[in-house]
Amino acid sequence: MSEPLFNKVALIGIGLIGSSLARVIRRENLANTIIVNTRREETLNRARELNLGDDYYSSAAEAVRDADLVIVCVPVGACGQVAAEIAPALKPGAIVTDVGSTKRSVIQQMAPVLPDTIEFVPGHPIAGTEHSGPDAGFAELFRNRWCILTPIGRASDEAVQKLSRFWEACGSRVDTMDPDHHDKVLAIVSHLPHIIAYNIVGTADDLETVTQSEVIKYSASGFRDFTRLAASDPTMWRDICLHNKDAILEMLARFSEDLSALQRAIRWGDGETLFNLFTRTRAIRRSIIDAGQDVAAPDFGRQVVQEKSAAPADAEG
Ligand SMILES: NC(=O)C1=CN([C@@H]2O[C@H](COP(=O)(O)OP(=O)(O)OC[C@H]3O[C@@H](n4cnc5c(N)ncnc54)[C@H](O)[C@@H]3O)[C@@H](O)[C@H]2O)C=CC1
Ligand SMILES: O=C(O)C(=O)Cc1ccc(O)cc1
Repeated sequence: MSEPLFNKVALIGIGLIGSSLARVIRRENLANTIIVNTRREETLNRARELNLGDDYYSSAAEAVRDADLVIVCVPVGACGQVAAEIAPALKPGAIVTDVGSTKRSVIQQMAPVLPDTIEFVPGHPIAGTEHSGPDAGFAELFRNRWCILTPIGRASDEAVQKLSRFWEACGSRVDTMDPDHHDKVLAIVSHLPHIIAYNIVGTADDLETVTQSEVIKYSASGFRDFTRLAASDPTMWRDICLHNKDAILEMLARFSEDLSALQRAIRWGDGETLFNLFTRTRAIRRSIIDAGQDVAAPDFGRQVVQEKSAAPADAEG
């Protein structure tokens, strides 16, 4: 077996993403030692029960001591506080990265606090589910998914390359991107769909004519897909909304305009406009499937991964 990429990896936050990383790091032998940190004793104990790491600390500063790679896996609103806590304890030359769903705000919170000796490379795995906490993670989460790195010119090329190799070893494809561009792209492909889901499920819940039981009873199709997204972690999504405010508001404005046009087409019986739009959007769905990107639903994703890993070409040895 080849040498691990890192000697000591510290995971700050051990929810869905942190615990998925712990599992894949262990499975792929990417580090000699995995350090787990989270604030709450209860979560730390659960991580211990699940045997996610080698050592466990409730202090983030203690957790990062001597670590070569520190991965911050907390809600984006907590990244600045974590950076301030770990800054004095970091080993010079260590790579510090994060997994936050927004990038400009995480950079603004973390970069000024981290010492110049630190290789700071912000990141975002485009892989997740509506579940949270240490029990929710699984080692295959990142397989065949993109991980976007948004280096800001203060890390060496070697550090960026090493982190890319790490994500590739977790099963991901890696892209680098400007942080503001990242925030705009993610606003439309991830943040808006979640906001729309929260809104439609909230509207259905508020409708006096649709009783709770009818919402549940008849939620077999489209509405059900929205309820999955709308079950996502409230703290995480509150933070995303507050920390990618400008890009989300810009996309929401575009969305509202387009929705008004759709509303007008329905009101005036403009079937041609409706048909043309629905034809265009159907082609997008098909191109996503053709590109092999249709693994968003977690259980379906796991099933695909299992089927694939049973195939000889994907065997891990
Ligand atoms: N859930 C998802 O589908 C995805 C999430 N992300 C990003 O990954 C990060 C983590 O998300 P999840 O693992 O899903 O969340 P989670 O809720 O499952 O876990 C969050 C972890 O952070 C800890 N934590 C919370 N507040 C903290 C604070 N103030 N200080 C220190 N620790 C704190 C919690 O105890 C927990 O261990 C977030 O920034 C999120 O935007 C990125 C890709 C996908
Ligand atoms: O569960 C889903 O469908 C997701 O879209 C998961 C997700 C949530 C947040 C991210 O930043 C990336 C992926």
